[in-house]
Amino acid sequence: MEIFSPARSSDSENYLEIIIPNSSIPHFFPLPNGPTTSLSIPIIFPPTISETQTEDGCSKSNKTPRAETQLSYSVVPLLPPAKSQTDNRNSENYEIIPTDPSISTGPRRTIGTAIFNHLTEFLKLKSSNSPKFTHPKKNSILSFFSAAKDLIEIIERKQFPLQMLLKATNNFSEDHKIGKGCFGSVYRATLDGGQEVAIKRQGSARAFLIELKALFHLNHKNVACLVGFCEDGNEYALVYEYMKNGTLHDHLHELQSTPLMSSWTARIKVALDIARGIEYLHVYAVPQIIHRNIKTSNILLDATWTAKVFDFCLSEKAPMDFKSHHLDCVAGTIGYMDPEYFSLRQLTTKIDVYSFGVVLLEMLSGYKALHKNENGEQRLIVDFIVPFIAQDQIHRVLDPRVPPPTPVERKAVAHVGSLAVACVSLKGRDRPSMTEIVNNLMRVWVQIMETVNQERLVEYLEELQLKEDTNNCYAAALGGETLTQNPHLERQ
Ligand SMILES: Nc1ncnc2c1ncn2[C@@H]1O[C@H](COP(=O)(O)OP(=O)(O)OP(=O)(O)O)[C@@H](O)[C@H]1O
Repeated sequence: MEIFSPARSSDSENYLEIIIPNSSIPHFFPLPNGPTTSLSIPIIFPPTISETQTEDGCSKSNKTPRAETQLSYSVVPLLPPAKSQTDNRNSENYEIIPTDPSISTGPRRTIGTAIFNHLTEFLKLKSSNSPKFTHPKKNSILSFFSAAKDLIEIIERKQFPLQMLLKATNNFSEDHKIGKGCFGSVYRATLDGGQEVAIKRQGSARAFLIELKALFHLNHKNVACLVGFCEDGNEYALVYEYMKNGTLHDHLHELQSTPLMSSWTARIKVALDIARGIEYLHVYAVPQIIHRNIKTSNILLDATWTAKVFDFCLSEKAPMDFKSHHLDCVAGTIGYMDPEYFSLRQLTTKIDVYSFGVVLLEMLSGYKALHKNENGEQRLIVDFIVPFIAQDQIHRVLDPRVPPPTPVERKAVAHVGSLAVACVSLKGRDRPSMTEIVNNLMRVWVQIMETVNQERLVEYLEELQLKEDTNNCYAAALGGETLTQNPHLERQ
């Protein structure tokens, strides 16, 4: 028996065509002419979130399931309506439960189902974006289930028992506590295998699910890595790699002296790391992610001072059609929030570009995004710093804690200043994309490194796996000369 998919029926998405030799058909069936018979059978797929979601993200009844399912499904609100602005999420605010009352739907099933649906959607999107990936439906139903099985195994491997986290944190004791955010506290712990982790104990099931779903498929050196998660009754926790050097906010505003923050070169390298993390979310992640809460306290620094974007509780999947996607409410942090997004409520990647611009201004000037002026009045960094940069006066607002820039750093800092100003343009369309930002910062950084340590420059470019871009980037930075043409940059 051969199985072909998709079928050549009119609704080919939902049917699998099976070609059967007539010799194997029982005699009591009326036999058609020819050596084989073609049968189209409906494929049973679990309903996906997108099928149950309307354009505005609200839950509505399912479109007819793709094919006949053994269970009938209904959509019910997962959580009560949000109270606060930042907590008010209108999307994915539901779970899919079987209407058959004999089937239990505990919280574990809820998370499992939601992740399963999300990952199914991820597979679909990946298939549409990547030429190498063949969608299971286009291949065979078996490969669909084998991919789903792999995903379930990943979910199971990453799911930690509560007992293990309680043991590692001494019952979430104060001694282990290292921080507190809007949705819960963070604890430092060492797991049995010796791995150091930060455990974020989430107070909100919804924030937990949003962050878990966003992080599950992300994998980039400038995005915090999710080690695992725990969901047990009312206990929700996310387990991250522990970042030894804390947050960028601490280094800019809390710590007295820090090696990283006392050099312009180091600051530019951190800026490049952050930009690359956000670019990954916007351009390479599938589905695309809009972080919506980029700020210095959401940037972590690991033991090698590599910066990583974290805290995805406000993140959103980028809509297919930005123009028609209006949010009921906006979320973010004052001082970093894009004013256009605040007024138009449109979800676009330029929201993160604006916030990143504020982070750049903070790194250049050392002022907080929202701070008090000499008269004790609240002032936005954008209102204060941008006019200086616009008038070529950046030297008047550079962070005095950093030694004066060297000649090459001076050019670099001026360039980063102009980039920051472009990022915080009032209109999103006037702001650069994250890829343009990365390319600019890369050029700036290459120019600095070129004067510092050519060996390290080559290593860094290779590390970033930009080999194929390296020549172009280097050529752009040096005005035409490519890496291979430059004998100083040939590897020994
Ligand atoms: N992986 C980690 N490694 C080291 N420290 C961490 C890690 N994750 C979080 N922290 C610490 O815990 C603090 C709280 O983090 P959390 O994400 O809960 O809140 P936040 O981002 O500071 O605030 P908000 O929720 O308002 O955005 C951080 O500021 C940081 O100091």
